[in-house]
Parts: sequence; C-alpha cells; structure tokens
Amino acid sequence: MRFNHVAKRHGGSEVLRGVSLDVQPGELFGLVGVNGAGKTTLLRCLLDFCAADSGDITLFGIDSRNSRARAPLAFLPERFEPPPFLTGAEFLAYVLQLQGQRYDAQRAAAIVAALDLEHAALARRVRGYSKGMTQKLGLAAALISDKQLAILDEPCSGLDPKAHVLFKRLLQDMRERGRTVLLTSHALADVDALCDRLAILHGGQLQFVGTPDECRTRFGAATLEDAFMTCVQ
Ligand SMILES: Nc1ncnc2c1ncn2[C@@H]1O[C@H](COP(=O)(O)OP(=O)(O)OP(=O)(O)O)[C@@H](O)[C@H]1O
Repeated sequence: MRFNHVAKRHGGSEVLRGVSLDVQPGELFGLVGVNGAGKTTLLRCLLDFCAADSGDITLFGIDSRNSRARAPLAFLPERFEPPPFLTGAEFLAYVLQLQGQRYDAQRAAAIVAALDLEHAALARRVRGYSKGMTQKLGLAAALISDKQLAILDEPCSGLDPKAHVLFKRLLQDMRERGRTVLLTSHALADVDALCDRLAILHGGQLQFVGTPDECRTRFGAATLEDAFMTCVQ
C-alpha cells in the first residue's frame, strides 16, 4: 500500500498536505494523531470514498480508485451503523453476499465467539444492540471473510475489556497468517504492544514513521505517550 504525496482540502483548510507512506505486506500498522488530524480523511481517500486533490494511492500495485485494487480489502468505518432492521446474522450474510460468498453459520459462530459477541445476538435485530455489541458485529463483518488487507478505523471503540483483549489476539493471529492491517487508534498502549510500525499525522503531514522503539528514541521519551506528546506539541 503506497500513499504518494496525498493532499486534501476540506473547505478552506488543508487537512492532508502531501502525505507519503508505504505500508508493507504483512505489517500491522498504526496511524495515530489528535482528533481532527486527518486520519479518517486519509483512509477515505484510500477507499475512494472521497477524491484526493492531488497525489495518488496504490493498493497491491494498482491505483486504489480502481475497484479491483480494493477487492482484497475489508473495512471497518469509524462509526459503524448497520441497518437496524437486520439481524446480526442477516447483516453478516449480506456482507458476504456482496463479496460473492455464502453465509456459513459455523464461520459466523466462530468469529462472533472470537469477539465475545453472544451467539444468540446473531438472531436478534441490530436495533436492539448496545454500542459495544454493534462494534463487535462491525468487526465480525470486517474479519469474517479473512481478506488480505484490513483497514480498521478505531476498531477498539466501545469494546469492553474482555472483547478488547480478544480483539488484540485476533490481530496477532492475523499477523501470524500474513495479513496486513492498517488501523487508527487513540490507544497508544495498543499501538505500542501490537503494531510493527506507526505513523503520527499532525498538521496535515506525517511527523514520524517507524517502530514504537524508534519513536521513543526520536523524541527522547521513555514511553510512546510521552513521545507522542512531544511530537504533537
Ligand atoms: N466531509 C467533510 N467536510 C468538511 N470537513 C471535513 C469533512 N470530513 C472531515 N473534515 C474535516 O477534516 C479534518 C480531519 O477530519 P478527520 O475525520 O479526517 O480527522 P481524524 O484524525 O480522523 O479525527 P478523529 O480522531 O476525531 O476521528 C477535521 O477538521 C474535519 O472537520
């Protein structure tokens, strides 16, 4: 995955000012930044939900605006809002159908168990789900088809501590199986523990790209939190 001098304005402000970044196959990569830094905007450009003003993005060597480039990709949006009238199972079946795959009850049971979403919830309408249950369903929908690349915008948002731990195990398992993950997170402890590399987006530009250790060294900090604070001051 390659971002090449990506620029994007919203209204009068330059949200992205020439962002260049390579994410390697098999990497678990964390994109961090303060609220409004432009993380979601960068992902939206990658997914062709909005057009970059300049620059280009490639996925698997293909321009990301080409739907073929996005076929091996799963995405969890920052605000996941499934149709409330569907049951959890119907939603997973719908997502799989969009990808030309059939709903497999065993596979659905396995992924919801891995995220600690109670199995009975699959038969219930999504409108009755709590915030955390909805997030678990979003993660299940993103991960059920085991795509080569997962783009996850704040995946831990709303997860209870148990689901959080289980989700981190799922991510580690994905890495062991060679999957590539690009996630945004405000939880720097997660990024430190899980991510091979991270990028700090600030002022419309990447202020740092490297491993958590390199980040601490670069900013002369003992913790990733302190390094981040120094970076975004
Ligand atoms: N559709 C839009 N129209 C106008 N401005 C927008 C739009 N989308 C994003 N912005 C602005 O672009 C900036 C970056 O927003 P973005 O959602 O990308 O930040 P973020 O880093 O994901 O923030 P957060 O951590 O709060 O989710 C913000 O100032 C936001 O108000």
